[in-house]
Order: sequence, then structure tokens, then C-alpha cells
Amino acid sequence: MKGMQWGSASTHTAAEDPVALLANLGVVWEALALPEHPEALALLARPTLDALEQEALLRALDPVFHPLQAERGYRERDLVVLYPEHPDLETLDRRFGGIHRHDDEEVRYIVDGEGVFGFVLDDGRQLELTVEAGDYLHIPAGVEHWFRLNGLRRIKAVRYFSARGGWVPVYSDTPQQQFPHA
Ligand SMILES: CSCCC(=O)/C(O)=C/O
Ligand SMILES: [Fe+2]
Ligand code: NI
Repeated sequence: MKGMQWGSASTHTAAEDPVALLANLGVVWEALALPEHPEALALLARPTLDALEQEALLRALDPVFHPLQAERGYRERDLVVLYPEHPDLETLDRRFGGIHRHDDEEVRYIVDGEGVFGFVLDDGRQLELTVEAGDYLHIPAGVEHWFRLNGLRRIKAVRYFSARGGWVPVYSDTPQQQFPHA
């Protein structure tokens, strides 16, 4: 994790551990080392990947996927590749930038770049985590969260699914607090 920040209306103490607070919601954040796989590292260094390159990268990352498949029952995986020139960046920003939840778990393994996941805690406070390559995030169904790109405007993340389509955003009317955007 690259860092975290609290929402403007979320009083907190320095002693509070955001990962522990998120664990109360069932959110799992873990550091999961990227495989030392020369082909994967070469593909990860590319700004964009075509369909064949994405599949090659997913196969190279299967040593991470297979244990998750056995342990947590994920059946499929695909790749999100966002970069400054991506044609749908604004649409995706709007789609995921608002507070939402999903009817299925949201499981993301960040393999390149950075992104910001925000959460509404069970006491209503809000915080953001800046995630980076090697971060594994599991958001249970129903947890209110959001996602935005940071100034880097670049991320590659593997999405793991038990069932497809259950993670369409269901928007919440919880007002989103202000976060000082670095
Ligand atoms: C980096 S994954 C893209 C964002 C996404 O899938 C989601 O649901 C965010 O909440
Ligand atoms: Fe989401
Ligand atoms: Ni503080």
C-alpha cells in the first residue's frame, strides 16, 4: 500500500490502523509478491496490452491465481488496463468514482501502476487507500466503496470472479467526503 488518507469529516487518531478498521468490514488488503517471471515483467512494463498480451500476462500470473482459486473458489480472471490515453477513462472515473457496492465480492490484484480505493467504515467515517503493484484487495459484497485513479492515471489490475456480472455498481446516497487529492 502506498498510503492512506482520511475523509474531511472523519476524526481519527494516529494510532488507528486502517487495515484493521477495514478488516472489521471484512475487507482484506494483503501484500502479494508478483512472480519473478521475465515475460510477465516485460508485459507489465508496457503501457498498453492487446488481447493476446493480456492473456499471456494472466497466464504468467496464474501461480498467484491457482492458490486463490483453490482457497477462495475464484473461477475466472481478467485484466483491467487503464492508461492516460484510454478512450473510456472519464466514463470509468464516473462509473467507479461514486460510492457504490456490488452484489458480488470485488477482488483486485494490482500488478502495475497505482489507484485509490475509498471505503465507508461501519461508523460512517471514510478513508482512502492508495494501492500499488503487489497489493491484493478483497471487498466483500455490500461494502460501500469507490475507486479513482491518482495523478499517475495508470493501473493494471487482475479481477478475480466466482461469478461474472455480480459486481456491477449499485450506487449509494451516502455523501462522499472531501479528500485532499495529492
Ligand atoms: C482497478 S479495478 C477498476 C475499478 C472497479 O472494478 C471497481 O468496481 C471499483 O469499485
Ligand atoms: Fe467497485
Ligand atoms: Ni491525521
